[in-house]
Amino acid sequence: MELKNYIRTIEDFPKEGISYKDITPLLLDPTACSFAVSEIIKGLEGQPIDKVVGIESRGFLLGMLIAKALDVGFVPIRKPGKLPAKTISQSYDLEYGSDTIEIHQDAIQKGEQILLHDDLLATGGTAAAACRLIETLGGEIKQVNFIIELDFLKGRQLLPKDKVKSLIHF
Ligand SMILES: O=P(O)(O)OC[C@H]1O[C@H](OP(=O)(O)OP(=O)(O)O)[C@H](O)[C@@H]1O
Ligand SMILES: Nc1ncnc2[nH]cnc12
Repeated sequence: MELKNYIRTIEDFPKEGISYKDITPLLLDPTACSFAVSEIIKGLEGQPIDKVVGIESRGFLLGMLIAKALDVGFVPIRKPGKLPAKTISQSYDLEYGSDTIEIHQDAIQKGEQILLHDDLLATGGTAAAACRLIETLGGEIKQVNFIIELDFLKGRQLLPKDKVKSLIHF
């Protein structure tokens, strides 16, 4: 199955010069979603993954399906002020703008093996900030995976070496 066929490019969204990769055609197709999840978890069989962490908001979509497929819990990383219990925060730069993300302090225990998921890797700022949150809580990053990677932005340089996996490259 060619997953690239399920990604739509919208030019100049959300602002001029950004070539936006839209995953909604993928989400419309349950077979393609199942295929994407099976490709992401391929090679992880038998490896100790304790939790999947997904980044708001598009990282929640396949993130929860990946957690279900691995039969482990899912932890949301959210934008500021959305998580109700005690949180830790990390600020970062985006391809367009800047933002802060948060995680519940009690969501990850020391030594837990974590699979981090987001829909797209651009500059890497978001995923790198998420890795810092996970590591601050004592989690160990086992893999950082994405549906899409924008190779020309070299975001993987900010992420743990040899732990990045992306299904589609632009
Ligand atoms: O690699 P980076 O340059 O940090 O950019 C990638 C991030 O940008 C997008 O999220 P966005 O902030 O647009 O939020 P959304 O998922 O709620 O649409 C995308 O889903 C990633 O989380
Ligand atoms: N080009 C892009 N398309 C979709 N989401 C993004 N997040 C950051 N850059 C993006």
